[in-house]
Amino acid sequence: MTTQDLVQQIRKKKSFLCIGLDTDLEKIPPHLLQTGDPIFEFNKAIIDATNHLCVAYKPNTAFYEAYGIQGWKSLERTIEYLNKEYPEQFTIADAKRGDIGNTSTRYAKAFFEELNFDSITIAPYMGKDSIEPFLSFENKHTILLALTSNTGAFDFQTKKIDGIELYKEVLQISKSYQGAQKLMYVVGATKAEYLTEIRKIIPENFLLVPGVGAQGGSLQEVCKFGITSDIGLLINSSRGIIYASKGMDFAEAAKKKASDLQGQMQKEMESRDLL
Ligand SMILES: O=C(O)c1cc(=O)[nH]c(=O)n1[C@@H]1O[C@H](COP(=O)(O)O)[C@@H](O)[C@H]1O
Repeated sequence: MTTQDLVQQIRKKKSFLCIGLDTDLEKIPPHLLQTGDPIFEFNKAIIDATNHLCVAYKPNTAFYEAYGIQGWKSLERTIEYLNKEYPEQFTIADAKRGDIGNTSTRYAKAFFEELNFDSITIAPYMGKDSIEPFLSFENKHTILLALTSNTGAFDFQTKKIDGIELYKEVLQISKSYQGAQKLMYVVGATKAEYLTEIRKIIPENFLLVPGVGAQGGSLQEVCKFGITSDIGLLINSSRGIIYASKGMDFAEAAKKKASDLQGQMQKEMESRDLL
């Protein structure tokens, strides 16, 4: 999917919501455990109930890898289902990969070609030759961790080297990489006050913003400092949406939570004349 297609979907749906499919067998409604593939059945029900309210889905691969081959099969079925039934959705493999060049190429093939995700999250610290292999794939996007939502972000990312914070170096240096127009960046919603500085370095790039809901970040603050004329934001919520209920009504409850966030997003766009 191209960035233009994504922007078009955002305007059409009046939403820049990304729903995180962090599917945990211990948290899904117990009645699903009797089905042959509970993870997929859960995801399918959530996707069917919420797709008109969001523009992206982000399965975090840890939740699938934790269940071995069966978990990986559920991930495969989920992305196949999304690509077949809802091809307008932007898909994010939240895998946080990145390695020496030839290994990164294999990761890129696995997620972009074999699974056919639109994008993948990447840890930037092995540098240019670990990231450029991902950028060589047409119409695929690479989402670099810049300033993450967790408290550990302050251990390294905000430390200064020669007077400049490391996360700013990640943003600045990655702009020179071959294929940099396909870069997006992760900035945690809990770090909204940093967005003014971040937008000075990358005024246009899309940001994946996790951390609203369960982690306490504010959608309004993120918009205040981070929204662009083409929106430029994908705001993720995982637990806050998908685990809204543990009962038979779980998909309906997820829809309500997603609808609430979509409504807030529409307000933010309308108040800035962005629709
Ligand atoms: O790359 C991510 O998506 C990510 C980066 C970050 O800084 N913080 C963060 O929470 N995430 C992911 O975003 C999701 C957040 O989930 P909730 O807190 O349940 O909404 C999880 O899948 C995290 O792994």
